[in-house]
Amino acid sequence: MFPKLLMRQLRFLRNRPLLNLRFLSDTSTTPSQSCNSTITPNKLHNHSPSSSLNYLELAKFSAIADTWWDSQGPFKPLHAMNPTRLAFIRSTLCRHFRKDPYSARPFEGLSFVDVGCGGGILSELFLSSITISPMKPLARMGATVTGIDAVENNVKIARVHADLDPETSTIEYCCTTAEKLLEEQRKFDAVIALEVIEHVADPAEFCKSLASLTVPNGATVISTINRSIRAYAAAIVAAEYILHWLPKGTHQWSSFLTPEELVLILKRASINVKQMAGFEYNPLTGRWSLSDDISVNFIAFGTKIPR
Ligand SMILES: C[S@@+](CC[C@H](N)C(=O)[O-])C[C@H]1O[C@@H](n2cnc3c(N)ncnc32)[C@H](O)[C@@H]1O
Ligand SMILES: [Mg+2]
Repeated sequence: MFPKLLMRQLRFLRNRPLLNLRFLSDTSTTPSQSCNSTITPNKLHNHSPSSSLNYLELAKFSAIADTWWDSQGPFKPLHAMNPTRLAFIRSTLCRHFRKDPYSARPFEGLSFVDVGCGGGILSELFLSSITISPMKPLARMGATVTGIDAVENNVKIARVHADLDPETSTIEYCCTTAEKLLEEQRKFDAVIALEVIEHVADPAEFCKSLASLTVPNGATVISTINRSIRAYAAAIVAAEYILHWLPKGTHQWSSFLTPEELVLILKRASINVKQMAGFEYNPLTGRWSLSDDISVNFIAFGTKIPR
């Protein structure tokens, strides 16, 4: 199985430039997608010029959209990572925006956009209750949250789920892209794109869009998977082919970025990466925790350089 799998990945690698930093031009001319307009599956096959859209990747997410809130389904790893990635976001953003991390609503007055929000499993956490300790009262984080995703089915699922609770029903969900939001001249205090960059057509262009959506001195948070041998073994061979956590073919090793590459393309997009952390899985507890080891899954926090 492994040699066949390796050959498939290598074939893909041969056909795709690892990271084309020279392709920075955005030829997007299509009208902007408002919250009411959608990028439908049919349109997924018409290559409307929008730099971040990788239509094959979007089709994969569209096919499993109704499983977003099944914590044992294909998005199990994201559900399991949620508390840990939220802890990183909460601590870095509280420090950056000088907010009290112990306050009930630390992000009151701030606007967040969750780019590639999927079914909203992270967006909802910015608004819904967070357990500070298992026995303690729960607090809303207070940010104004916009969740965007290029797959209409994801946004529909996110909307329906958020409407189940008045606390989360205030989230603005739109089927759109970062580039389209830019055309509407939207800006946010914090721009968050978790586990999305490895699924976009042009990572450097995507980072430019994220940076442009961020207010000067605002924050950008990105998580992804390192293009390392360890990541190949853990995130593809183990997660897809042995443990069946993710559908086979979810990830292409060649689409991963190393932390150095991510820092570089963010820097070119005017985002200074200030902090990075790795995610470590404990097979005994089934839990994820933050770690210094960024060789597989990692998350980066940066700030927009004011011009
Ligand atoms: C692995 S999921 C991550 C979902 C969510 N960020 C999370 O971590 O829970 C990647 C999501 O990005 C979306 N996506 C991929 N390319 C996109 C793009 N160019 N613009 C907006 N969304 C995109 C996919 O539809 C999918 O929902
Ligand atoms: Mg991914």
